[in-house]
Amino acid sequence: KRFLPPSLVERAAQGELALDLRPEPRMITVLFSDIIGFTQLSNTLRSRRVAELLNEYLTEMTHAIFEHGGTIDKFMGDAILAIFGAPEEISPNEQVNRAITAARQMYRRLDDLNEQWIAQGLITEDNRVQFRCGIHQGTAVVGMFGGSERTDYTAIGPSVNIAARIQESAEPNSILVSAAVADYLHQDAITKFSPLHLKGVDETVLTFSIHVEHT
Ligand SMILES: C[C@]12CC[C@@H]3c4cc(O)c(O)cc4CC[C@H]3[C@@H]1CC[C@@H]2O
Ligand SMILES: [Ca+2]
Ligand SMILES: [Mg+2]
Ligand SMILES: [Mg+2]
Repeated sequence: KRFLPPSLVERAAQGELALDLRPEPRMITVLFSDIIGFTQLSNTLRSRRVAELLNEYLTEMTHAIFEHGGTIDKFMGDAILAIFGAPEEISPNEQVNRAITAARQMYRRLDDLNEQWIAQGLITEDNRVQFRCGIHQGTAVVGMFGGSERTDYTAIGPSVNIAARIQESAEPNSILVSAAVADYLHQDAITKFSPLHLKGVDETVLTFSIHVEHT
């Protein structure tokens, strides 16, 4: 169960809680992050070095998500789909707090990676790897899907697409959230962003940008 935070796996092993991974409708908070320009960066490096860079990045991002109790559904190249609120039951408010804190931590860790990669001469100061993150809260069917030969823990539903599409609309190095998420945040932590007409989403989505401290 490598998609679960080790802390949760430990608690289940201790019998502290039972993990029910059967698919069921859940209220979850979906975090979708992606790198801008990873493909361009890949074209400047030998393929082995690209793999090393991607692994360094995904390792750091995994730490940040697991530290805050997130479940990692999948990596899609440099894109990451994480879920807060399943399989562990977490209140919607706490899901948002954990997702935002994880996103901030991901951003800080990428800052450190950029410094490291600049020092190694892999990238220059003016072509740092940039981050975008979309966060949405909504219902989805979450659990183990597949059959006896192969299963995958994932979330099925429009909420996943909405989070990914919000990410696509985010400014570089920013965290963009839907109104459903912003409702749990202090007004001074967010700035209204433009209403979005997202591909595959009928209604207009109101979005808010999270203030991120820049280095
Ligand atoms: C989550 C998703 C796969 C990643 C797709 C994506 C990837 C990416 O790198 C982006 O920048 C944007 C998107 C938007 C649609 C996403 C798809 C909707 C259902 C499917 O499971
Ligand atoms: Ca998965
Ligand atoms: Mg993308
Ligand atoms: Mg990408």
